[in-house]
Amino acid sequence: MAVSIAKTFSASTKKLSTADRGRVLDFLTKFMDDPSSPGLNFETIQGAKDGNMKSARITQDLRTILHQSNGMLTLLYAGHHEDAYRWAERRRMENHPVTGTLQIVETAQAAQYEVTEADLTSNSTRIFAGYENGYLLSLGVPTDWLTIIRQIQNDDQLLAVCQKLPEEVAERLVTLSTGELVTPPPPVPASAPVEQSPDNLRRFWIVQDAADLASVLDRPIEDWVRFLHPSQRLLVIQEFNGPAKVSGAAGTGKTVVGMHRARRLASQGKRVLLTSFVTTLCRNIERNIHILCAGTQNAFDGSTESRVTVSTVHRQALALAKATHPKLRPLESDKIEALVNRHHSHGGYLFDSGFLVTEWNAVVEPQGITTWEEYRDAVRTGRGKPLTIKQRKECWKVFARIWEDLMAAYAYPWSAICRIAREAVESGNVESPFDAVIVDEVQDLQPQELRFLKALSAQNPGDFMLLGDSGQRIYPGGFSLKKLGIDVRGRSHILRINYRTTEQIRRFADGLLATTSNDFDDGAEDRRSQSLLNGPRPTIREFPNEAEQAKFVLDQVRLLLEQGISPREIAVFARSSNRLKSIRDILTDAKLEIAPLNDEEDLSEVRGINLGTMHRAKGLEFKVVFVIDCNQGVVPHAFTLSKMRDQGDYDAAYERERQLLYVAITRARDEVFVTSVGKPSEFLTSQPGNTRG
Ligand SMILES: Nc1ncnc2c1ncn2[C@@H]1O[C@H](COP(=O)(O)OP(=O)(O)OP(=O)(O)O)[C@@H](O)[C@H]1O
Repeated sequence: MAVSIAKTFSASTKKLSTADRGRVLDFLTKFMDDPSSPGLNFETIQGAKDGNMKSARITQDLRTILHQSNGMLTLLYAGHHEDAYRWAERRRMENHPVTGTLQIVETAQAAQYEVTEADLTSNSTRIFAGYENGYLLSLGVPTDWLTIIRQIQNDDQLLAVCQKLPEEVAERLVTLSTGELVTPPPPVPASAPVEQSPDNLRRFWIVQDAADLASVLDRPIEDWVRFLHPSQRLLVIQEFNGPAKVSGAAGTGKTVVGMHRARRLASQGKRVLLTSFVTTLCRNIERNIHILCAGTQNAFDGSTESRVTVSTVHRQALALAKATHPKLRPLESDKIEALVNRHHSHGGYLFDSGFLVTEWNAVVEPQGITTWEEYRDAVRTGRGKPLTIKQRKECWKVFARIWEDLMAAYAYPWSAICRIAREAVESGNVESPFDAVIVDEVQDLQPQELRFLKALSAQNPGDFMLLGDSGQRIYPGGFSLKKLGIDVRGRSHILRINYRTTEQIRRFADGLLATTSNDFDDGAEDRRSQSLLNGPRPTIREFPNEAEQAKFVLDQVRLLLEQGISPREIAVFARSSNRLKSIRDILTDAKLEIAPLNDEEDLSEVRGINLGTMHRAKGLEFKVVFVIDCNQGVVPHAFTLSKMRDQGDYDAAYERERQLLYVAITRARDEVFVTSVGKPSEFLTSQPGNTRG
């Protein structure tokens, strides 16, 4: 008999204690040995609406709920006796009469309270009143939910009802509610194998054999490992005939797509580089790749995992550049200011040294410019003040001397290292160690870094994938893929479902940004997304002084710990590390363990409450996040902005500050607290995006 595990089962086991989870897993092992063993004792559930719903006894108190039909056994739920029976009584598993997909449906009656009597009699507009029942059914709405859905009047009701509906139906209704027309999915015959429908594959995981199940027993099943949204799955399996781009707001599963695609390509025997700018993110990805690839083999020589290299762009570039320039070493980033000051007297007298430092950092360094001709012709997009040729010549007098110093010391900026590495690969002096390159957080890369990565994947342009969100750009720079010769036309995809944060946090965070963002090609794209997760609204608090803010954080942390939330699931972020001092002190005095976020730390080893700057937040996630000191003068950071010498630089830096706050807030899965001492940040008081998103 075929066996499948439903996503609801994996969710239910996460709520059990470790000991009970162990008992469930023991049961599963026996079950897998012989699913039809009479010793397992399946019982019909009295009062269940679905006659095929059965329970199996694990211990005196623990039960598993299964569904048995058409030669298939599906594990649906595991829990304590009462919970398990109540869960089963309210649900049925059936093929939808129109779409044919296999749905686990909560009976509409059980959730009727979501739309109250007062709502039913109110005169305000009902979101789905204008749609025919036939159309709603073709979207997969379960028949007994039609009446309730037609009554929904606002987003909060919709979100509450969506918690009860099959995911694909919830997503279609939410999209429909924004005014977009949703095309019904092609129906699948009820007799078709379960895996034939993409909607089934996000709910059910077909266990192939005992070994397959053993891999689940060894470690907890993370949903992202097994259940992909169809749009994610497509990006994982699709064969592209050139570079592909995947964008999407925070938490829409871009990194998950990158990891699954890396595994797939590696299992075909390809050598894959999965890369990003940020060291902490690479460490996280490396750990997750280990989980994802466990036990899987590639087509050639053993483990899939061994074919995936997770590493920062700079690390790879340095290794390859050293092959042709063995003495080369990276230049410390703070050295340029001193070099500009040293050579300022030789030219550039038309400008102050601050302007020249910014010109180097925004134009010369990112574009990898090393000659006068390149600087003369350089595009200076985003710089406010246009320069004449004469003015450029003056600047170049300083830059040329800086280059002489750097070359003499073999100290190269990262852009130059990337350029040398690329030239080594392009000239054939060094062979690319990779067949496929997948780039996460692409928004923070510079042109030379991207050109290097493109060269690495030049043999297989279809295996070059870029994932990112320009709304999360927090480092200076910017690029146009087209101008770098990376043509993603016809291969650009936007992910829309947020899997990380609750809808309440998503709305609040998206309110900080505009609803469109740069598409990495000098155009704009719609970055709206939607979460189907429900939770408390973000807490925004203003305090008269730091001590009261710190006391508030301590009180909240204590409450969270009492609720059983692990300290490592909590993070406190501030604009700069000195702003964290009061929190560090108060938590330490209260004998709570803290863990500073830094590049060296392996987050899986962390036991304490995470403390870090907003920049460190990038790519991470926590159950609860505090963003403190979100005051005027701090966010946006007045000191950083004061260093900007022209309007273009100032505007870009201002937007990065806004995006930094967005990044910090969107690290929260369930709850976020944003606090300020004195007047709150202007980003909190004036939100350009609409809250609906
Ligand atoms: N198909 C899925 N099913 C369940 N969970 C998912 C799925 N896809 C992603 N997630 C979860 O959603 C969260 C966000 O995913 P991910 O980190 O890939 O998003 P992202 O778009 O890269 O986010 P960011 O841009 O903020 O870094 C993670 O906890 C991930 O495990």
